[in-house]
Amino acid sequence: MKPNGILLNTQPMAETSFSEENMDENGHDHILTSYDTPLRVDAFEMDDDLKIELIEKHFRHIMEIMGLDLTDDSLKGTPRRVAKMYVKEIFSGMNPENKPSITLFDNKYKYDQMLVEKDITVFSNCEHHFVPIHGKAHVAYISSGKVIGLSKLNRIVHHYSKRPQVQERLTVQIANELKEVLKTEDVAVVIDAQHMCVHSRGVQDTGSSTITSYYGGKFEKEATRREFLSYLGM
Ligand SMILES: Nc1nc2c(ncn2[C@@H]2O[C@H](COP(=O)(O)OP(=O)(O)OP(=O)(O)O)[C@@H](O)[C@H]2O)c(=O)[nH]1
Ligand SMILES: [Zn+2]
Repeated sequence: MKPNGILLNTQPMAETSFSEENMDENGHDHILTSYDTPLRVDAFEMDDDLKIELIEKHFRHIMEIMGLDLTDDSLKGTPRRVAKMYVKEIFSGMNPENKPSITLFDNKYKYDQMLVEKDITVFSNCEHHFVPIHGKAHVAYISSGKVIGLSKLNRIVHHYSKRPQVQERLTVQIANELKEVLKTEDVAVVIDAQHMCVHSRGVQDTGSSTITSYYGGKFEKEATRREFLSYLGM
């Protein structure tokens, strides 16, 4: 059923298995884990077209409040453009259906060293200000029997980046996904990124960047960690 108006007024799905412990003070269901983005379950009821319709409406309102002339031919399409960009592009990782399908192969070649995929481009958005985070992610794992198609490492990074994020959570989400898919604790993730909320507003420090890391299993050992970081020139 189409929610009437604003997302906050929708009800949680009837068939949801989430317990009352996961409800906030307004009775809204959340998926709460120690590392996951707290996503509202009731938003999964809406298809992309409805989300675009509602966001377009509300973004038009924001532009009107700002005093922008929505009859101008350059501005009149902006609410819909922004809505489509949110749902289909920069926040498409909110939709679990967009999670990449992963191709695994048997490690027939008995490759038992680390594999590093470095310099994966990160485009995300800060959940505090909704402005871009831009940087690089470097991921590594040691096979426990399966190897993953290389591009899927990039796709996992891209998927979790396409949410309103904080860098710490993004780092842990990528690591947890790798651990789950590859059935190993032996994963490492480093992200080095620039936050536009720090660069272009607020403190306006364009020289700083943020580094976060995750080291699991064998990467907790100093020598393994050092080897990984040496490939990154760190
Ligand atoms: N830990 C963490 N903080 C972040 C991230 N992205 C943005 N922030 C910070 O989130 C904080 C939000 O703080 P507030 O004081 O509520 O926001 P604000 O008044 O706009 O703060 P200023 O940015 O200092 O002007 C800021 O310090 C941001 O720099 C992130 O990925 N991780
Ligand atoms: Zn921010």
